[in-house]
Parts: sequence; structure tokens; C-alpha cells
Amino acid sequence: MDIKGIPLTTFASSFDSPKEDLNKPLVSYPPSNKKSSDGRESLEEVPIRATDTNVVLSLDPDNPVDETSPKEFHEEKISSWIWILSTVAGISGLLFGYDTGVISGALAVIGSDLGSELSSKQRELITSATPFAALLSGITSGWLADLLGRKRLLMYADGIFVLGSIVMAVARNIATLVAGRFIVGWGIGLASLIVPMYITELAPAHMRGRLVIIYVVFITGGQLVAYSLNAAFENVRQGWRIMMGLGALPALCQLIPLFWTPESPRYLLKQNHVEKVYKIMSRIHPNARPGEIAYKVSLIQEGMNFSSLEGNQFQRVKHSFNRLWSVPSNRRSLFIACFLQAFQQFSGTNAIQYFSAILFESVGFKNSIQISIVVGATNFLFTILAFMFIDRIGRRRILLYSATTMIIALSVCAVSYHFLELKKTEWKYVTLVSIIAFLASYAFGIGNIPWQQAELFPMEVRALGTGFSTAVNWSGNLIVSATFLTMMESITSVGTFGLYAGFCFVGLITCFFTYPELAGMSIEHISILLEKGFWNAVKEQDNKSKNEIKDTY
Ligand SMILES: O[C@H]1[C@H](O)[C@@H](O)[C@H](O)[C@@H](O)[C@H]1O
Repeated sequence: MDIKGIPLTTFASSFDSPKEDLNKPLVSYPPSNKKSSDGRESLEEVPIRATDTNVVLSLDPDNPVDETSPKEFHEEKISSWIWILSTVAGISGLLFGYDTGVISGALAVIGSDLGSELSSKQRELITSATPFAALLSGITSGWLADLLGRKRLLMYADGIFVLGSIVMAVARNIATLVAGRFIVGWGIGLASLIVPMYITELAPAHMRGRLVIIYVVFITGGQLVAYSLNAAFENVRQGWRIMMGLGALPALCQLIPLFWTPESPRYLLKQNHVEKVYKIMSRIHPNARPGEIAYKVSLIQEGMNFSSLEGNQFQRVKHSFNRLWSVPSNRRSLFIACFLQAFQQFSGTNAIQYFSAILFESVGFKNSIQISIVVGATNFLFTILAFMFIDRIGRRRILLYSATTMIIALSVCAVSYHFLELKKTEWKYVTLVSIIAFLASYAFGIGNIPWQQAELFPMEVRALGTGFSTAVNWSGNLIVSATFLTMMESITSVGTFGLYAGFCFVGLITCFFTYPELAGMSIEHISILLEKGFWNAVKEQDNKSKNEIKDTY
């Protein structure tokens, strides 16, 4: 059974498709130019079923039937366009990383430029305005991604970034600086919701992991740039204005190419813009024959639930909300997405990153700013390593291995603090090495995997679900960075790092029992897998060989 030589077993073996599904039309071909009354393109042309054999198709209107049926699925060449699109979208990560990393350096040089020296409360307010706004925009903007589309919302986020950066750079008082930080945070929250979703919806299954990590490479790259600028501007008066204003640059660099960037194919399909999807897919797969493109579109279409399109916008959001909570597989997706984000943040990573200079100074290092650059560089380099290996090793395995190393590193760090308290100063090197080891394993696993969140959700609840998990990320960020210094005082450094090790242990166990391997699976199949329950899904995937898991889209 195949469509134009495309072995359907490639698709069918990867999940147990019920028999009746094979009789459902998978795709309509050729895509029609006909518009329905609401302006949408019609889907009513020739329906192709998975049970149809020897279907031969062509995109050429003068030659509707391509007689040269390929013997096998031959076109796996993917054009570099997909890398360009993911990179353009990923630039938002630079703003995320830059704006969260630059604040500690900026606060150190602001002095009395805003009227008087900043109190600790004011510093806290300026710092937390960004993650707080990101949290609010994550919770409230999921439905906007469905209303306006992924690309349009990303363009708005860029406008917000530019505005926020200008407000911060020209601020004359604390309230204006806080307002600027809030505006930028709103943009960061929006982008952290949309970018991973946009890339996920665009990517072929076997390279989705890598393409989404591009975003995290930009985040950690932005943080590294920020830490380096913090060092460079350490003694420059009013230099903080340049540091804050520079954030507008990447936003502008992203905004321009976005005009030529297509909307996400899955979003377009949801809007019934089938012809546009064919064009995008043909550009991503330059060697694919029309029948193969039709097949790929069918794979995506088959798993999408169009029922959510009915009603007005309010009803659709309400419908998505109900489906998110009432459908067991959606609840499982939401649990995994939120728990992974919480695991990431409660590992204590940002406490270590944001306060690394203070941390290293307190254990006796003089060159603490340079050491914080090493910390940033470790995070960046190991994210690149994850980029290279994620689709080969798989998310689950990477996560289980790296979480184990994180627990060991944090425990060693806690022990080193114990000896430092006993005035054994040479243990500071153990502290340094353990923190670097922690960040390396963090960046390789939990630092990037939660951002694969969009793949967990079916289309009808994706925007809403990822909105919630993004909000969990930012609430965790806020809680951890706001409590770190207090915890170091109240429960000591040993207690603080011991507690983070404990959180990671809980994360590891939860991961073991609930997070199945998803590498190479089509996002439409992931929710089908999760219908079986956490542990059944984990076992089913573990029992499959890597090749069996592979889907084309
Ligand atoms: O994935 C990113 C990355 O790991 C960053 O280094 C961290 O600061 C963020 O909070 C996290 O979401």
C-alpha cells in the first residue's frame, strides 16, 4: 500500500493507526484556487486515502498526472531555507538572553544616574520587572498566537522590544527604567511563546530538535554577549544606557527578514490556506515530487482537529481551554510541558547565572566577572553540543543522563561549601569546577529540552498550552532569582545547593516515569501516543528502535 511509491509503512509503523483512519481522506489534491464564502481555499478536490494505491500526482496544472512514479521515497534533501527561517525566528532568543544577562552589569554602573544611589528594593524591582512581564504575557497571549498567527505576533514582539530598549536607554528616573524593563519583558514573554512553536510547526520531524535548539543557542549566546559587555562597560559612566539601548538592534535585524518569512504551515492549514502550504513544503523539500509533497501535507492534515475552527474567536478560545483540561492526553501534555519548565528553573540555573559574580567573589575569587563569562560560555558551548546531538541521542536519554550529572555536581558544590565554611579555602576550586560541571550538564539537557514544548500539544490546544508552560518558566525564574540570596543567608549555601540538588532529583524521577522519547516523531502522533498514559507511552517508545520512531513530518 503506498502513495506514488511512498511506502505508507514508514508512517504506519510508527504508531498504531486504527483501521478506519486509513479510509479517511488524508489530503485533497490538486490544491484548489477556489475560495469559499469566507475567503478560505477549498479542500474539496480529489481526496486521497491512505488505502489508495499507486496514486500519481503532479503540481503542474498542465500535466496533472505525473506518470513517472518513483520507486521509493527519494527526496529527503531538505533545503537550507529551513535553517534560514529557524535562524531568523531564533534571533528573538538573543533578546531574551541579552536582556536577562545585561541587567546585573547595568545595575552595577548606574550609580546615581537616576537621581540617587539605588536601594536593594529598587534593584530588585528593576531586575524582576522583566521576568514578571514575561510571565504575564505568557499567560495572556497564547490565544493571540491563534488569532493573529505566529509570524504577525513575532513582528509585534519586535516592535515591543525596540520600544522597551529605547525607553530604558533614555530613562531619567527609576519609574521609567522599570517601565522600559516591563515593556521588554512583555516582548520576551511573547517571543518565548511563539518562536519555539513556529519552528516546531515548520520543522520536519527528524530535525525538529535541532531547529528548536537554535532558539536556545541564541538565548545563551545573548547571555554570553551580555556578560562580556558587563565586563567591558564596568567603568564606563552612563555606559548602561548603551548596554540597554543595544537590545533594539537584534529586534530590528529580525523584523526586516520577517517580512519575507512565511507563516507556519500548520497555522496556514488550520486557516485552510492549503496552496500556500504546498508552496512552503515544496521549497523546504526541493527534490520532492508533487505526490510526496501531497503526502507530507496529508500527514500534517490528518492529525489536525478542524473542529476547533468553528464559532467566533471567544468561543474558539473557550473550546481550546475546555479541551486542554478535559482531554486526558492534553492534560498529560500540559503536565509534561509545565513540569519540564519548572524542573529547568528550580534546578537553580538562573540563581547561579545571574549571581555568578557575587558567588565567586564570596568564595574568594578576585576575577569574578571574568569567571562569570566562563560560566556564560559553558552554557553557550554545551547548548551547541546539545544542538549537534539531540536528534541522534533523543530527548529522554539526554535528559536522564544530564539530570543525573546535575544532581552529582550540585551535591559536590554543597559539600565544597561545607568545607569552605570550615575555612578550607582550597575547596573554592571544587566549587568552581562543580558549578561549571552543573551548567555544562544543564545546558546539554534541561536547559533546552523544555523549549521543545510545542511538540507535546495537538494544534487545537497548542498555543494555549505553551502559553501556560511558558508562564511556568517565567514564574520559576522569578521565584528562584528573588529567593536565592535570602536562602543563602537563611539556610546557608550548603542548604541552598542541597535543595536545588533535591529539586533535580524529583525532576529526574518524574521524567523517568512520565516523559517518553519524542525524537523523530511527527507532532501529530505525539498526542496519540500520550492517549495511552504516561508510563505506557514511555514503555512503548523505549521498546521501539530509533528507526521505528522516525516519521517524515
Ligand atoms: O533555556 C534557557 C537558558 O538555559 C538560559 O540560560 C536560562 O537563563 C533560561 O532561563 C532558560 O529558559
